Amino acid sequence: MRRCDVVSRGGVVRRVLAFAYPLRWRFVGAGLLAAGTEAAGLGLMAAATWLLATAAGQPPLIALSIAIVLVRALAIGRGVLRYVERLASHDAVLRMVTEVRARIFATLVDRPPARRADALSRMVSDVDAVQDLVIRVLLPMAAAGLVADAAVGTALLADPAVALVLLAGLLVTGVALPLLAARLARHGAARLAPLRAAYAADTVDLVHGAADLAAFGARPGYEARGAAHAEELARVERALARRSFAVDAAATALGGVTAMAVLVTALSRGLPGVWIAVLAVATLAAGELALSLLAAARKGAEIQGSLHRVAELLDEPGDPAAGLPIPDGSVHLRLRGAGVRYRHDAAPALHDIDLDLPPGHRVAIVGPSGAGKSTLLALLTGAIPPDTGTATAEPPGPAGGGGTPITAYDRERWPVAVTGLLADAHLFHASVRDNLLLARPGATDEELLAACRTAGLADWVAEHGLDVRVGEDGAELSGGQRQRLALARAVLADPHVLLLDEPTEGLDPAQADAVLAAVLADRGGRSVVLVTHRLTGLDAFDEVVVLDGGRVKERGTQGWVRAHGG
Ligand SMILES: Nc1ncnc2c1ncn2[C@@H]1O[C@H](COP(=O)(O)OP(=O)(O)OP(=O)(O)O)[C@@H](O)[C@H]1O
Repeated sequence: MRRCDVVSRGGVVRRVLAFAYPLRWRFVGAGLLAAGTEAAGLGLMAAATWLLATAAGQPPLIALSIAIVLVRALAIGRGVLRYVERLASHDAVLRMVTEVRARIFATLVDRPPARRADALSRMVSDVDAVQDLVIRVLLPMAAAGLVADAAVGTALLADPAVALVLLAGLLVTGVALPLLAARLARHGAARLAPLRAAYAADTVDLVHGAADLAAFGARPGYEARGAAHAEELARVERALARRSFAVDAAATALGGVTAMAVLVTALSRGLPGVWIAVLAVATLAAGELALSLLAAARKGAEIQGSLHRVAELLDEPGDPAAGLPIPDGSVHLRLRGAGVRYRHDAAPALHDIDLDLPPGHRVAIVGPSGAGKSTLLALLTGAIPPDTGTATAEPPGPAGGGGTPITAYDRERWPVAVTGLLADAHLFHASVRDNLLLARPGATDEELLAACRTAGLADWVAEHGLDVRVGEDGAELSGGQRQRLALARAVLADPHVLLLDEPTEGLDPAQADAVLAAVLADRGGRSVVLVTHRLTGLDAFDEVVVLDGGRVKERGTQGWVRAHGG
């Protein structure tokens, strides 16, 4: 299991780093600059120590002058190198992340809307992990590795035994402790994630539900729950911070122990005094460098989850083609044994649904809340492909072969064939005109007003005009006006098959009957699929399908409606 984890972690990093390949020379340059910066720091310590140790012995002036110039050059050079390295590495990584974002965005656009929201909301923060992977994990590791190699190599020139001691110390502080830090960070992230999620949910409920909590006097209880979660979160964070400070302290102490061991070994090997001092101080500096690996290891563990999600999105197949052209005039829709399951651990939202919708057919879908009515419409819009069975569309005529899946058609143009007023229709923070033109960009004012008339919004528009703004999601309209405007937009779209999900919700029964009658009259002989809770006004429908628990419980014709009190 653990082995699998490691393999898949490596796979994830490789998948993400595929985007770095075209920029590899920029990354190599940034890595060398980072290593140069660290090497300059180490060299500065070594040169300054040499200077201090030899100055008292009055060495030749030329040697002192060279050492002084070297110290100055390394001190200034380290700052300049750091600056250029930051520019180079950020430039390369931002180019890479731009490519990753573009690819993920394209994947999300191709996803069915119902399965897109969660991925979209995480896209921004998760993709930042790609940036961290390069800047805060891989580059520091590469730089530390190069400099540690150089330090051990230099020590080897002085004495193999000293080099061995230095290598052993660096392996503990630069490899073993970072692995331990990463393990603790992974464990910490697993403990913190659910606590943070609970705390975030509390905060969202308190902010978005403030009015309802106040109305029902439930605010103190919610605040107490939020405070309890915050306290638990802080307690766990404190415990984890204590452990990570202990690892930092151990790394610092081990850096000192390594320097001491180098000193003792160098003394016992009879190296010249100056070199002993230089090696000991350089070992201390190398130990500090190893500390940066602890931070890199922790960051690497922290971003694992995000990288997995990014890699998952990158692995989704892209849209291979634009899709088939939409049939002219009308379409014949068919569901055969169609089933939808949103989550593998939940019951299917729809199960084994058959529906035949030849041109001109009118079907009403009724059923209790959660029966699967909106999901059925989502199959017809192509927003969701069926998990079992088929959802097909063809030009009118006998069914040919297995039929063409709805999702095979040009998605951008599919609303010409099938669209309508869907659940939770959004109104844009724009004018009535702009909201309507979304459905048919070239529509004239007469056509806009006709659609408003059909939806029962004509009087309001006559009073306020088409250019009045509706506010965020129609906040400046009443519930009924919002519903009518969304309905007018659906009517204006005038697709081959009009879908109406609870189109008269929020209207009183008399108004609801009148609006539905007007919409059906406007449709003439073209298809309508209506989702409704009410059995009244269904005389004009060819078929009524009763859904319950995702299955067809009953189905009938107009006579069925009358027999059931419609
Ligand atoms: N995006 C989703 N993710 C997970 N489950 C979902 C999602 N959308 C719907 N469901 C589940 O699928 C089932 C059918 O939902 P659907 O919205 O189709 O019912 P409905 O009949 O339209 O209900 P209502 O009349 O309340 O709008 C429900 O159990 C619901 O919880």
